[in-house]
Amino acid sequence: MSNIVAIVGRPNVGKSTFFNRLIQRREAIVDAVSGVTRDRHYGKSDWNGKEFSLIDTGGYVLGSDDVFEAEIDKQVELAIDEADAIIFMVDVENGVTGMDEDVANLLRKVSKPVFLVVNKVDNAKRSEDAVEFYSLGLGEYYSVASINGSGTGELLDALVEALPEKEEVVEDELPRFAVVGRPNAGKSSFINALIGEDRYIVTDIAGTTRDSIDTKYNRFGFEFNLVDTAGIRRKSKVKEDLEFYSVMRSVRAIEHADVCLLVLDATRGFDGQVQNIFWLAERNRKGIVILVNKWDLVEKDHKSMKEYEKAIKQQMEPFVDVPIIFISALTKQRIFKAIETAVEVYKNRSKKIKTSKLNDVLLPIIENYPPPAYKAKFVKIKYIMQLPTPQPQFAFFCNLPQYVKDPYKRFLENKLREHFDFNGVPISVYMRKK
Ligand SMILES: Nc1nc2c(ncn2[C@@H]2O[C@H](COP(=O)(O)OP(=O)(O)OP(=O)(O)O)[C@@H](O)[C@H]2O)c(=O)[nH]1
Ligand SMILES: Nc1nc2c(ncn2[C@@H]2O[C@H](COP(=O)(O)OP(=O)(O)OP(=O)(O)O)[C@@H](O)[C@H]2O)c(=O)[nH]1
Repeated sequence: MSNIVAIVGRPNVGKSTFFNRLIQRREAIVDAVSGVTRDRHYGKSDWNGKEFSLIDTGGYVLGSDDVFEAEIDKQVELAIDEADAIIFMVDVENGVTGMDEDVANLLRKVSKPVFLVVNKVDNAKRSEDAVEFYSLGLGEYYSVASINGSGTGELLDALVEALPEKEEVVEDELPRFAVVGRPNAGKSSFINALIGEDRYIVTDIAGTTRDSIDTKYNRFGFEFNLVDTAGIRRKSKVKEDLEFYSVMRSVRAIEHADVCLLVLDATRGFDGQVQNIFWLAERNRKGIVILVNKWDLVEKDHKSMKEYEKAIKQQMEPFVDVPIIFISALTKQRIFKAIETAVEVYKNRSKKIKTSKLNDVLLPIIENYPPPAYKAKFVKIKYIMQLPTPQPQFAFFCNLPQYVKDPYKRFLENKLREHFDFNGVPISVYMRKK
């Protein structure tokens, strides 16, 4: 489980430029298989061997041209509550603005590490201008130019140094299931239905789930830990259905889980916010089960389920090999099935396939349908191995790994899925030099 670093600041100071610089290299690797980049405001980065999650809060402010101060204040307050460290970005081109001062006022009281970062310091003159940011009362600042990366090394040294050590949580061997989804999707109702006691307060007001992480359950003959979307000390001020908020709380739970039970409200569908959480889980290489909740509210005939499923899968491309279960937390319909499926996905995710078996199955397929020649060179895949990682990763050893492009990797992934059950599990395919 890694630390969460939030970038806050008013629009146009260069938050996304900075964000992209930090996650670029890594994302390129992570997304090599799926070939897609999704949520551009959440990513992982590492520095000096320390990994952290980076969130560009600006990306979650709507209509960022004329952002309302109140909106930014809310983002900052949430960042203060949820992040482990905060990067407060300002812009030397514009100098200190009123909005900067407001944000600084909020941040001065914070006990978590706060880094004041003056961006767009591209030349010596600007370097001198930057001193005016001392007036924000946040002490020392870091001068950077996100556009070319200058100054970021020094900042990152200090940042990772200040991040709290996350001791790896004691892993009993039990599967960890996280129940995630938008506010009001029915997460608490689902958990209540599951455990059959009112440990959780369920109300109509969004965001009322109480704190709880890793609670052990033994239900339906399975033992598992439920990871709830914890860290929620919701302030009464922040009542709105903020996407940033649900992303924040999802990040924690997802990183802490093996399998994510993504609960969505059938009457609202697989909308943008649900998709962001979905890709969050996929990018973290977690197992996923989609629970279409409140199915009792949907008028249906014999094809409804199939049609609904098809509509969701269109949004999940190319990662469509994911179970979708239609449930009602209210009537308890199929809630057992939901847990049973999560257990299956957990097993799929921890599955190890013997090298001999992999090669017996895949080499003949590759023989029949080899990677396309590239620059008149032929790629020869010699053998395949599953790597000893917690989630499925496969190395294909060959003479010219750099010549194998994404479409062919996707083909290999599909063949893996066809022959070995990886339902609900993101898998990684790497080409390696033999
Ligand atoms: N000169 C200079 N310009 C920069 C630098 N970093 C970013 N910019 C420019 O500043 C502008 C705003 O950058 P963004 O990264 O979009 O800013 P943002 O804070 O993410 O803005 P929102 O998405 O509106 O919140 C762009 O035109 C960038 O090219 C820098 O180091 N130097
Ligand atoms: N009809 C129907 N209503 C449901 C179902 N599941 C939940 N609800 C209702 O939906 C509302 C929200 O449910 P919660 O369980 O509080 O949702 P949540 O996802 O935990 O919400 P947050 O705490 O905001 O994250 C409540 O009024 C529930 O009674 C269902 O299966 N059918």
